[in-house]
Amino acid sequence: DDYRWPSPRYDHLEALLYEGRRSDGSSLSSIVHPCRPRPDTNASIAAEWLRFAFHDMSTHDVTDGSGGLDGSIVYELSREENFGAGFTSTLSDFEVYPNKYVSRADVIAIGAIFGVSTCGGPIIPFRGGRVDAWKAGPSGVPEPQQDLQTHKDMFTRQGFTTSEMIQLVACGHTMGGVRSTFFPALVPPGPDPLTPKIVNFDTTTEFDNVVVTQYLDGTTQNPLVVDSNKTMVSDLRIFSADSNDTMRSMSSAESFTSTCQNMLERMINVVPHGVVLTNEITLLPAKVHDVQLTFEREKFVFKAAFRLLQALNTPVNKQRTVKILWCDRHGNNKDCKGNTRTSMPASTFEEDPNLSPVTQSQGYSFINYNFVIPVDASASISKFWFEVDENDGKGATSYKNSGDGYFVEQDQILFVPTLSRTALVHNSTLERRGGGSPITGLVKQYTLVAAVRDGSNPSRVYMDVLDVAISGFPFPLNTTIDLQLNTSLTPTQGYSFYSGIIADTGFQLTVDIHNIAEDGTKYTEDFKQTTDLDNTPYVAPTNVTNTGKSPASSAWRLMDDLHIARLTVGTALIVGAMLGTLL
Ligand code: HEM
Repeated sequence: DDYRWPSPRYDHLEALLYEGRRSDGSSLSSIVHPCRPRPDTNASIAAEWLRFAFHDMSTHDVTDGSGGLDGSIVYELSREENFGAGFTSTLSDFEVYPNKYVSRADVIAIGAIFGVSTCGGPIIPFRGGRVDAWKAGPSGVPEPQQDLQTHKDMFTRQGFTTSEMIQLVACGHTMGGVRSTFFPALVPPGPDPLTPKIVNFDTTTEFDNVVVTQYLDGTTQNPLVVDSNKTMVSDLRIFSADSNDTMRSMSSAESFTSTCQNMLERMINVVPHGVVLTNEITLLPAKVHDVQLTFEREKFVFKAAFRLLQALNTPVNKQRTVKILWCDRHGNNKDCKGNTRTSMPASTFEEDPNLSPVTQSQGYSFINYNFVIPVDASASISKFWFEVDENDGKGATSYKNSGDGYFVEQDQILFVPTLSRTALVHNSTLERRGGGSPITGLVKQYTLVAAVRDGSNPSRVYMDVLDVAISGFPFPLNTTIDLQLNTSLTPTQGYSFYSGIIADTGFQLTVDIHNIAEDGTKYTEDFKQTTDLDNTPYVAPTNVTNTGKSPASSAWRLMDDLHIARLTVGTALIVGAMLGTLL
């Protein structure tokens, strides 16, 4: 087991998959989950998302390694092979989610996973690390009027055999249907031209084997099978390409589910050659997130959230106590030479069970313990860990990051969201990166503040600024801005304040803030979100107590020593049961 905090890419991919949202709260999963039609068009959102992933992938060429799930589809929507209102809606569903650690193509893959699982399909294992294209790629998505040989050749080019082609099409065409808008020959428009008619591939809206059984027993109304225009019946040609052998082999509910889980996993993992995907992103049973040492209302505070799993439909143990423990970074008590400091949560938050279809179908929800602790800036903090006691007589469990604890990397440069702010400003001089006319009208201007610890005497304080979530994805905002000493903010508790200004038209500006100290050491605050800033909800810090106890001498059973650090999709229930015994 190789997970250790902080693993920022893993942490943010894990959050989007299992919490369904960005770390600032915007929810991707709630658009599609629970399995539902789009309010204005009545189309299946899950089906639109699954089809979007297929079309992005299906330009892949196994021989030269080009194309695949790389997000290039957003530049290819004007092509006939990608026509459809479903695609423009999907594009705007996904627009705000990509960032430094979660690519647009990863969002597309997670969208397919959400769509399948929320409508009753299998959980498709997810790996991240897809790399985005910033321009259109070659065309080559199959269209219904093409003949069988053309389709076989296209799937061969993508890396799939004829039998796998049949499986993929059946797994895709179990949700959603054909619209009158772009296929009026297949689905005649209704009386109201503004409301497209949709004829579904089968009689259920769920992800199930009915598309196969209705095809085999001859009751199917799938337009791509039964249409009188024989040019357009591509599903009929494909499904019967091997005398129905493949269709028969996936007609039971179990075989349909396992075949589709396997084939759709392969589909979302088709990426351009050279792209290396991460290990599978599995659910972390105990997760630390939103860690920030900062100033709030002139107090030096350490904020951290600790997330535990909660089995669905079970109440959280009211007797449970959760504590954070930490060591000083500087001074006599450095590294807990004397006291270990400890504090209780400032707030507790139980998540909605509908948070993510993937987590919900694994039988879990989350509970978060949010800590806000006042820290003496001269002592600061070097590492922290947590202790959970169910108060059931079995003793407490400590969570120490598979080792000595969660280390606070540095305290030489700190983001100070609550002193930072945004304003809408008129700006006619902001050039479009990549050319084009200047952006006119209102843009969001961010004034971002960092605290620099006295003594590091920085030769340079600067931030790498990134926003890849820009409407239509014309270009990423990716630049570097120097921060200057801000004399209007009074130095306090051994820190001085620096600030820098950046204008942005995108949806998710994040910054990496650096302090290059006099001695050349580079200190970094990685991936800071800019959504709340001076509107960050204020939570008062809790009290600190000191315990003389040294962590090593306690009788705690170390969770990590038992090697139960992660749940995998397949073993979730078994490990869940083990956790149950343990806690
Ligand atoms: C030869 C291969 C394929 C052809 C010719 C084809 C063709 C089509 C057509 C014509 C539609 C109707 C679109 C609309 O009216 O909006 C459609 C919908 C759909 N396709 Fe395919 N398809 C193929 C393969 C696949 C594959 C492999 C998948 C996924 C694994 C897939 C997933 C979907 C889904 C989910 C829909 C419903 C979309 C919605 O309801 O908005 N298709 N397909």
